[in-house]
Amino acid sequence: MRRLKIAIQKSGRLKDDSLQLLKECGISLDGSANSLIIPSRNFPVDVLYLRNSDIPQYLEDGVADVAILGENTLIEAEKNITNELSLGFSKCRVSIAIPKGQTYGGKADLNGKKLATSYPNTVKAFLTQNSIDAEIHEISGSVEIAPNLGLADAICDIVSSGSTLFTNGLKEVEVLFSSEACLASSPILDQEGREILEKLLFRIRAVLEAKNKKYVLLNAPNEKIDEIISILPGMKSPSIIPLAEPGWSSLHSVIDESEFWEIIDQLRNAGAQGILIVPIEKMII
Ligand SMILES: Nc1ncnc2c1ncn2[C@@H]1O[C@H](COP(=O)(O)OP(=O)(O)OP(=O)(O)O)[C@@H](O)[C@H]1O
Ligand SMILES: O=P(O)(O)OC[C@H]1O[C@H](OP(=O)(O)OP(=O)(O)O)[C@H](O)[C@@H]1O
Ligand SMILES: [Mg+2]
Repeated sequence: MRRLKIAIQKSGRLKDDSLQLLKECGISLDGSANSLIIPSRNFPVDVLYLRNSDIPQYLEDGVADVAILGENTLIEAEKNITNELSLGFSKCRVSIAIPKGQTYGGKADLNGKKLATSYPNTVKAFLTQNSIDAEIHEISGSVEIAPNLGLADAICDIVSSGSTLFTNGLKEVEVLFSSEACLASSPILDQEGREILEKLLFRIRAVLEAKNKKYVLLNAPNEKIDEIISILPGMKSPSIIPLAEPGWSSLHSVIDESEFWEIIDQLRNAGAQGILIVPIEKMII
């Protein structure tokens, strides 16, 4: 029987969230922590532990059928690999930074400069697109230290909180693109593999859909129900259940968590009481 080979990062920033996502999809993995390939016993997938930067090549060759990796790694690889679904974790941006004390008047200021990066293809594409004539100095890590060592005038690397830039006296001047972890598929995935992938995507979507949603339950006097429904933007068609106490009802619905915090005071002013916010584990829409 066909099994789907799914590559995830062996160690690093993506590993824990990737394993957690598979777990939330109900995919159980057994096997020793040192194995490089782990079969699932309840879903037709085998997990391969690989270096993040090696994953695009394995996808292209069909050694892995699908993979969880950063979109930035996919873009840098410049291969015919499909991004099937963004996964919402490992959010960052790929940016150019220069020493804090220098002025920056725009992209043209990068002409004649030396840029240190671990993403040479990404930088080359950016330079060509903007007709900038600059030199690329490829290094595999600790890129932010390069200007201080006199190795480069600017850098291009991943930025998240910005604290690595700050610590190294750099400032972000251009954001090339934003990135997050994604599920990508091999260009030579066969029909049987695609069918398993579709089942996996169905599960992942249900997990992601539930992440920012909450189930809300509240009590209100019957005459306030219309007003409360108009305050809750996501509450299109709530369930309304009469309470034992005459003239009162309980409202149940699903809302975005962010929406809820913005309108909590309005809800209470409108007469909502006993408000409960409950996490949702999976959501099929
Ligand atoms: N500071 C960060 N905040 C959020 N996401 C990040 C951050 N740094 C890296 N990432 C994302 O996580 C991915 C993996 O980064 P990590 O540093 O763990 O591995 P790597 O050095 O790129 O790869 P390898 O597994 O080949 O050693 C990156 O490609 C990027 O998508
Ligand atoms: O904006 P920040 O929140 O500071 O994050 C950005 C830093 O995180 C990543 O490095 P990582 O810690 O993965 O180290 P690495 O260079 O060894 O991969 C990236 O290469 C930056 O250096
Ligand atoms: Mg890193």
